[in-house]
Amino acid sequence: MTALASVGLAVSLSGRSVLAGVDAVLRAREVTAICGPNGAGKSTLLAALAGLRTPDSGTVTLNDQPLASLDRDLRARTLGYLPQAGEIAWDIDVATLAGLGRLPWRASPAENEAAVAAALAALDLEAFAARRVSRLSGGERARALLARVLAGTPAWILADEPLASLDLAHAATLVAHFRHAARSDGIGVILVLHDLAQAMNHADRVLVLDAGRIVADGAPEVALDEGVLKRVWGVSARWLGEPGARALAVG
Ligand SMILES: Nc1ncnc2c1ncn2[C@@H]1O[C@H](COP(=O)(O)OP(=O)(O)OP(=O)(O)O)[C@@H](O)[C@H]1O
Repeated sequence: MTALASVGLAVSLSGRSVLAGVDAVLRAREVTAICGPNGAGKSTLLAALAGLRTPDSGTVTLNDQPLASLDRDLRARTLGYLPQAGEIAWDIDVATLAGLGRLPWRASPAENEAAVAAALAALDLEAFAARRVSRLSGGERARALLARVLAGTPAWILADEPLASLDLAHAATLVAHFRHAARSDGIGVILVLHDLAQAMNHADRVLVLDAGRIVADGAPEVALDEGVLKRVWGVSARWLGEPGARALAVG
């Protein structure tokens, strides 16, 4: 089994405990959603799983190997990370931005072009390939940043709120892409999601974080049941509709 795992992961930021003893085994071929209230530690956990946050204690392993012991290029090829705040330092065009995802591969120009083209197609960005990023809308820029991740053809996709600024159609296309990547290509997909209905309908598994700890972990219908919504988010809410097409009625 291909697995990305954290064991006893503890992270403090500016002297405050943000994650405390997080044990989680994330599996390839699944879409795992990480959910929880603001400040619960979701982004910190995702960054730690991507090897970008050094824990105070505990380890993150990829197929039982500590991430810290892996070659940097191998790690960059394997773990594709999309941060929450999509800053782009240079005013480059979309194809060049996506091409940055190819750097760890040191592959031929033809291979790089094919991977970039596939990423742009997956995100409906072909028409924007030559457009500079300063001339994109917020949602187009978010898709361009994700194209950089997909162009790297990672074995794991770790994306922090990838649907946040997308319109309905692009969000649905992207969710379908993630599900296909998991099912057909064996990729491990880990998404931080605030939209609990997206998590409920499209994730195979949901981890709920609250105050730096995992408080629910399982199939969406279990991990996001109404008792958890009440305890963790403090809201009275009901799931409507059928599994796979649930909507949340709050109040
Ligand atoms: N650089 C920092 N220094 C100190 N505390 C920080 C720092 N960055 C984040 N935190 C705190 O760590 C906690 C977890 O932050 P994190 O960004 O992981 O939460 P989150 O669950 O992703 O939140 P959100 O849903 O608001 O994006 C929060 O309480 C936050 O205030």
